[in-house]
Amino acid sequence: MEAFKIDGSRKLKGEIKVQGAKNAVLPILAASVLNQGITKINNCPKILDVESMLNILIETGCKVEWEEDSIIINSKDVDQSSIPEKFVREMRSSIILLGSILGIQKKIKISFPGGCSIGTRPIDLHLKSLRKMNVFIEEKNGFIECKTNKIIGNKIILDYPSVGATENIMLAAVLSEGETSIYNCAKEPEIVELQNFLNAMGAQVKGAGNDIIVIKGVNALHDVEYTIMPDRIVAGTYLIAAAITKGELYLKGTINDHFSPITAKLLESGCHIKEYINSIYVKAPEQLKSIDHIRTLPYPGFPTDMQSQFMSLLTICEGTSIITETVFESRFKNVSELTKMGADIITEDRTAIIKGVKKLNGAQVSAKDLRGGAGLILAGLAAEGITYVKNISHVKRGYENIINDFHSIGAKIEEINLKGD
Ligand SMILES: CC(=O)N[C@H]1[C@@H](OP(=O)(O)OP(=O)(O)OC[C@H]2O[C@@H](n3ccc(=O)[nH]c3=O)[C@H](O)[C@@H]2O)O[C@H](CO)[C@@H](O)[C@@H]1O
Ligand SMILES: C=C(OP(=O)(O)O)C(=O)O
Repeated sequence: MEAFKIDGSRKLKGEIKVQGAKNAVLPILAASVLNQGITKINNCPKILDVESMLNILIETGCKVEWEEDSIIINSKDVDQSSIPEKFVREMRSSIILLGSILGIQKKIKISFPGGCSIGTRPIDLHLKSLRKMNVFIEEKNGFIECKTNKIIGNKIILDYPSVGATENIMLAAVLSEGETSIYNCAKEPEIVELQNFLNAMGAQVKGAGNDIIVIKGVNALHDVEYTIMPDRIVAGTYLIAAAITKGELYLKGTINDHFSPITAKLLESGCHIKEYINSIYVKAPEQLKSIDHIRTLPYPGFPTDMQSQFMSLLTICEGTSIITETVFESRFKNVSELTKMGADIITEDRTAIIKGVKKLNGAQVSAKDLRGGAGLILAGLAAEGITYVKNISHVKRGYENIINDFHSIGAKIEEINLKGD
């Protein structure tokens, strides 16, 4: 089994450039079918989820080509509307194809993405919204079949500001008849990025980043070239790598406003932070302080995708910290693993109480999901002795170069084949 071996307890120091954002590029790749032409996407991270999305695009009839860190997609010949189940199982966010494939093919057959380790992740809000846009949907035998003679714009009020539902509605509305307004939409930077991308190929979308998004349907879109923004969650993960090892790090190519809840919590823990335009510097104190309460929320609240990484950090902060996970109901899977490393954590429903310990010890632990895996790597970097993190394919879904990046700032980390598992 592939695993990361980490020889921990080394102060990390240096600089890293942040990769392109996974959660921005995935909906943009899905959207690339809408122009039925050429899309060039720059700063595209080479991660497993991108690979899976490209495999799906190829199945639908796209031609796809890498040119260094750019990806060129030719969607002139897209003619398939049935998405193979194995790809949908590989990557939950393949559900974002609902809106874009419907937009050009007027139909799609796709399997339910299935529950995953962070929660059940239903898609009721996606389906309810598309039904309001004149899409007929049948759910049978684990598959969703959608059909429409034309997508018609409507007023949609989301019960919860779901990122994926907001994206699917935007994608379905771009080539629709009339106007769609999404109330209580998600406000994440990735939604703004999707709006910018769609407008760059001729769409008429406004309001992203605020409470209401309005999309005016257009007849056709054109070729486009677009550069993906930096990944705010990778940036946050790397800042914690510096903090947890009592090191210092200069991160380049960041948009600091995108992760201000993260810097706010690092400041609370006693880190010294200096923000520049498109870069940020963090230096950790010798003893980190506990953080009163982290409560995950939709943007601009504290991101759930940073919860596991902070949990690792809090295990060695002096005092007691509390985390409440409000977004996903099952995102505390790291607790048992961190406990193996000497952490003192108890959970009650959606709240974790973390009592800081003097140090973590290396152990054999297992990643249960993407950010959980990142959290365990961080714990391994801080721990005394050797940590083996198993199931690292989760981590490769979202981190392009985590081994080389941590290596370059002084970590002793390598990928190995762990025998006996
Ligand atoms: C590829 C991508 O961008 N993934 C991100 C996206 O996931 P994703 O788009 O799946 O997250 P959502 O915002 O949709 O989900 C948030 C909450 O709403 C619930 N829900 C969602 C849709 C629905 O129809 N019904 C429903 O009940 C979910 O179960 C969850 O509890 O936003 C999450 C929340 O910031 C992030 O953690 C993920 O990294
Ligand atoms: C939960 C995540 O991603 P996904 O929605 O692709 O599972 C994540 O990026 O942390």
